[in-house]
Amino acid sequence: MSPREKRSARDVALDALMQVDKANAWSDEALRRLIAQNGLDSRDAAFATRLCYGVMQNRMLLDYYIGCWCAQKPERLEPVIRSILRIGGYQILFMDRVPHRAAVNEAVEMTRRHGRPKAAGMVNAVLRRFVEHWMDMPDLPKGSTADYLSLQYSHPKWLVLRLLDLIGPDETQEFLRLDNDAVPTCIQVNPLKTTAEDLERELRGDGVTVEPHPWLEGCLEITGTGDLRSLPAFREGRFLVQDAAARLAAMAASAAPGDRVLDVCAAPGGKSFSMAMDMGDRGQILSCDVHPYKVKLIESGAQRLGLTCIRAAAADAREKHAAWEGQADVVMADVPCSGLGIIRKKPDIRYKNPKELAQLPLVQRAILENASGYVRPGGTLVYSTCTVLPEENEDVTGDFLDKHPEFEPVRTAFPLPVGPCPGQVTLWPQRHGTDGFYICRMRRKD
Ligand SMILES: C[S@@+](CC[C@H](N)C(=O)[O-])C[C@H]1O[C@@H](n2cnc3c(N)ncnc32)[C@H](O)[C@@H]1O
Repeated sequence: MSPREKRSARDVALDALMQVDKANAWSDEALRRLIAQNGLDSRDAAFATRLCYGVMQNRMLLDYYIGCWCAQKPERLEPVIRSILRIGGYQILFMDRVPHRAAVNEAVEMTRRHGRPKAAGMVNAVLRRFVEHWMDMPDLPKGSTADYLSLQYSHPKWLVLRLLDLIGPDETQEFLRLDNDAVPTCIQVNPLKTTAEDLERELRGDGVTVEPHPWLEGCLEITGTGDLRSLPAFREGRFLVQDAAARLAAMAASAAPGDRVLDVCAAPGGKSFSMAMDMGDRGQILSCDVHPYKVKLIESGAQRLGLTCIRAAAADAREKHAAWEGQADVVMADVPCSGLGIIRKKPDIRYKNPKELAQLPLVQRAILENASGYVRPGGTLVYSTCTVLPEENEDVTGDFLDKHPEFEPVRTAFPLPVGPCPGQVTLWPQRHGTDGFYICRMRRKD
């Protein structure tokens, strides 16, 4: 296919999936780039996104069915053919509104357009089996609970085993199911520019489906936005995209007007922005990130939201800055983590190599250790992650508190259904309707 030819939504989904397969790209970033490059309208962009995310969310299950009807094992198929089969199979099994005939024919055409005319017959034959059997797909192999859940919800077995160990079979199944479900986008109203009522009215007027967040004041849940960044309310900074869990982490910091705040792992800036709003944009927030290119993200976000109390800088949170010692009223350490709590937003995270994740606690411990030195006596230290694994969460803060008697956990009264927590809390999608998240609030004794 010539690079100048305009791509359809299915072609864009295929290109994005190929970039994930071949170049280890993140599907959301690849999609965003390709949708813009190909000028897809909002309907086609939504279709391409659904196809790409849907395949990522159901990849293991789709491959199992492809393997039932294809002479070659899916992992031995040419990547482009495998992705075309996955896209076709996903539409047949999961998308009510796509006629089966269209799913098959488009897949066959795509195979030809990608210069693989000889494979077109095989693609046609395999997808026709999907169509014949879509109401009674082959049974999944008999195996352990972990084997079954892993295949049914397309999560690697190591992760399913960890979840089973942490929360038992019923909650694990619900957690996995929710990872593959559509989630409304949670937004925080920017009180410096509007009110929840006015923003709700404005968004409705722009065709967005909007509801107040069921339990978090100052937040709304929106769906049907298309590209959210094209909304005037977004462009003019009247809201911030922020999951309820992330908002709670910012609330735990209890930043007040006039405070000096240090956010040591700040990009793209969500928690800094949320704290700045709590401070009425009065005081100072220094928002740092190790990657210099991410500093611009913080700056442009603050500018969009009209927040002037934020200054962004590149800094490694493991390295000591003598000038900051004991200076901050609040230190936020929202550390890099495995991200297993946000698979429902970034489906590819489930396929990360667990060996790479094993290194994270070392970094997290080093950041917490160093960042704690910046808290003034009586000041607040918040440690948070978007994961649910104890080795990145309570094991890190527990060891830190054992080693640092000058810090103590602080009880926090979060709104229900989270409720009061004795210093730390793990949030779960199946319990709280939030991302999976961990928050620990500590105080440096006077
Ligand atoms: C979980 S994200 C932070 C999200 C951010 N707090 C927000 O609310 O938008 C973790 C961030 O830590 C940064 N990071 C990773 N290692 C770091 C280090 N050694 N020092 C500072 N930042 C680091 C990553 O670049 C990433 O942007």
